[in-house]
Amino acid sequence: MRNQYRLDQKERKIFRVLAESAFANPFDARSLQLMYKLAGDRYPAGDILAGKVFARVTKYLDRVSQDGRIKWYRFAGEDRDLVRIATLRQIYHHCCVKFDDLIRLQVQTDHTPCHVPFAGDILRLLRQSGFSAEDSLLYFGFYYQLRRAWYFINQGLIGQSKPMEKLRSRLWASVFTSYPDWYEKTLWSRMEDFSTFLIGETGTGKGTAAAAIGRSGFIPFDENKGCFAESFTHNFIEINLSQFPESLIESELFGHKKGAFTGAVDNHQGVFALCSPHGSIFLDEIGDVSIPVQIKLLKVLEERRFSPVGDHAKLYFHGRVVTATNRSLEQLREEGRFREDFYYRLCSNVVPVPTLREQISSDEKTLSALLAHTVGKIVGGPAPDLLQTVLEVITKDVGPGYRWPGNVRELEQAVRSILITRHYHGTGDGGKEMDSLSGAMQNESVSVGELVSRYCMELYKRHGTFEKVAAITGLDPRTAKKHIRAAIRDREK
Ligand SMILES: Nc1ncnc2c1ncn2[C@@H]1O[C@H](COP(=O)(O)OP(=O)(O)OP(=O)(O)O)[C@@H](O)[C@H]1O
Repeated sequence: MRNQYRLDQKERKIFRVLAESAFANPFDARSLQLMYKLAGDRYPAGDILAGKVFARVTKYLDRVSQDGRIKWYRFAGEDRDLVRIATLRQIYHHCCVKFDDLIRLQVQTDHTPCHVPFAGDILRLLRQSGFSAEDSLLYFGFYYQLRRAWYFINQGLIGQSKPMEKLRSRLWASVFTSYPDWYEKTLWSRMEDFSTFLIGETGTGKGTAAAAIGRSGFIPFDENKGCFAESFTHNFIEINLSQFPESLIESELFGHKKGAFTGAVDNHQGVFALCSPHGSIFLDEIGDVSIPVQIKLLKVLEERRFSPVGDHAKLYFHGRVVTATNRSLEQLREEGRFREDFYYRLCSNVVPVPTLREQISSDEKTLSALLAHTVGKIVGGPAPDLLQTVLEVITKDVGPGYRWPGNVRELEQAVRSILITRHYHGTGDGGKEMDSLSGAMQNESVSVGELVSRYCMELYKRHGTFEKVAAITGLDPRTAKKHIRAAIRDREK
């Protein structure tokens, strides 16, 4: 059998574009340029563009493979890899829609991995195209991973502003690296060593971004069971470190053994033990943890081993770590509250999450897109009339220059407020309110009750949850809620 087929110069040029496009980060401008080049048309978008590219890929591939008779491995040198990538891309196109349906079904199902009815057909196609049984399974896993990453990064985060596109591009690179050829060769199985550090104001979507990374990890396909090894709904665990008192935090992270301390009436599994082998842990508010906890976390990140409190057993952690903070890292480091070694272990991929005002100032459609999403989420489906009303109230009550200090979370509360009161007057100027509080203290004109209520209210406006206010003030969440209610009553008087 002749094994030295070659592409001619013109074909090689096209197949190089194809290979570059197959590996390009879909959120970078270059990716769209390559798609236009392949489609031979600058105007179509979305599915039409993808369809045109598929048609051209099929045409080129049919030509060079003589309608599938000459497989990729019979080409020589660089051409072999180029035809291989084109073959993989063509098969990928066959299963995109099927994977999208599977993802939607899995989101609605419990944590049991869904049966994949089309797996047999696609695996057969891969094997018939010359891929080994092992590689076919691997590529099938990549296809699913690519669709999940697209689904969670593109659809999970609303808004088309430049800062948001940049964030999506960074999230994609956090999942697949910026060297997809290396990802395909080896890195796909070594991503547990790559952590991501999300920084940004409260309510900007750091948790949503972390979930997109966590749910897009590689999950192998189990051919015997006909499903993927685990459900992506199950492989992302988040823990807000500011919610736990120092005495409980280690137990929440690493677990504890029965009798390890007063109140440890049973064995308890911490998040590191709960995280599945292909999963991720999201450590939110990492800037709030104490130095001793930082030391322990650093040890897990470096050695991957940990022991539950009161136990000598050494457990192994396989997953990935995503961290986030809304505090200024520089300030925490300057104040010695964030260890340098801990920082350097986390700093390889620091991803800034843009504020809502940055997004709105770069793209005026972002506000209405996010409002449409939020209104739809609250009322259970698209509601264009209601959206129009909400937009009018926001324009009238807070105006286009409003700073949205609570970001997207505040926007969601604004919609709820408008649905109830027909108004939204913003959260006021937090800085001024704090100044006025300290002025009232200077003048000795404020009672302790009022002081606590106004302070809690201000924190609530910034952070949006009673738990967060409780964590900052050291109050019990119910007490924090009581103070916030008192502040609202006082304001309405
Ligand atoms: N770009 C976005 N598209 C859609 N929803 C978003 C977006 N950004 C944030 N949200 C929504 O805003 C709310 C707050 O987001 P999230 O909890 O991820 O913010 P955060 O930055 O982690 O906040 P914090 O620092 O207070 O923990 C969530 O309901 C989330 O779904």
